[in-house]
Amino acid sequence: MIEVNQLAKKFVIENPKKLSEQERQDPRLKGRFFHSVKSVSFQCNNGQVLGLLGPNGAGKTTTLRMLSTALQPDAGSVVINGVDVIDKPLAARQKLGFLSGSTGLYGRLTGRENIAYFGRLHGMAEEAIEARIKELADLLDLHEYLDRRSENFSTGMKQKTNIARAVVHNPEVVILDEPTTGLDIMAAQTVLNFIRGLKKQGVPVIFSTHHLEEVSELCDRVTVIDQGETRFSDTIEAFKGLSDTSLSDSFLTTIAREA
Ligand SMILES: Nc1ncnc2c1ncn2[C@@H]1O[C@H](COP(=O)(O)OP(=O)(O)OP(=O)(O)O)[C@@H](O)[C@H]1O
Repeated sequence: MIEVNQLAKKFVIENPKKLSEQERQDPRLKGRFFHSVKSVSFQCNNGQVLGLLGPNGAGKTTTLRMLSTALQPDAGSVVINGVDVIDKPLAARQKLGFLSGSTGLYGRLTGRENIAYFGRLHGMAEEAIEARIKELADLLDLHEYLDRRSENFSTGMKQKTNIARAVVHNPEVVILDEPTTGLDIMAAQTVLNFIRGLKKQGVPVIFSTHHLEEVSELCDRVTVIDQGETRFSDTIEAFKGLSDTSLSDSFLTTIAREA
């Protein structure tokens, strides 16, 4: 289970000239600071999948980076199965698997070597790594490319290998930043099926996406953030109930709300 309470993060603007027109008009810009995340809260229990939605620039990636310990929040708390991520980042890192939008593979290494490297960083024994790679290759359909250098992988192969790398240590919670962005339909289905498998095992999964059909198919809970604030956080049924017409309409209803 993961509990996220009133997270906040601001960044110092080093070069105000580089801000886009939209960011200049954004009410989150205050003096030298841009308050990317002002107050984000949600909870995801074991066996649940939570979809994190929000317009571009809403603060989804910043939020997920705080959950994963990559960024230190200014305020708020993240607790994974009783472990406070901010107080105990090393213990928390063992418990979570994080796919970031920007992680790259080591191009000179094969898919297998990339995954194994992360298994070793997590202190796994070689036999356990080997067995886990076999299991992940079955689940993510990696076998054909596993022993090729990753520099020539397609976008889908890179992403699936990155996911394998993120979960090699059997984490208690899985966090995926836009896992299906840029993937073809087959690769996206493989990733969505993989998330379904985690749910069956009782592992909570949080993933950000702009694809509402994925949310409808997979998610038990939905959190919408806009301008760095939670605008909606409830069950998929409650989210669907916001509109008689479509999920897009439900989404638009939540972001039209005052924070
Ligand atoms: N290091 C940083 N310094 C300054 N501003 C930042 C920094 N990181 C993020 N921001 C700003 O914070 C806001 C939220 O960014 P974030 O990447 O979290 O949004 P997002 O919801 O993931 O967007 P998208 O859907 O486009 O990926 C954006 O306006 C972004 O420019």
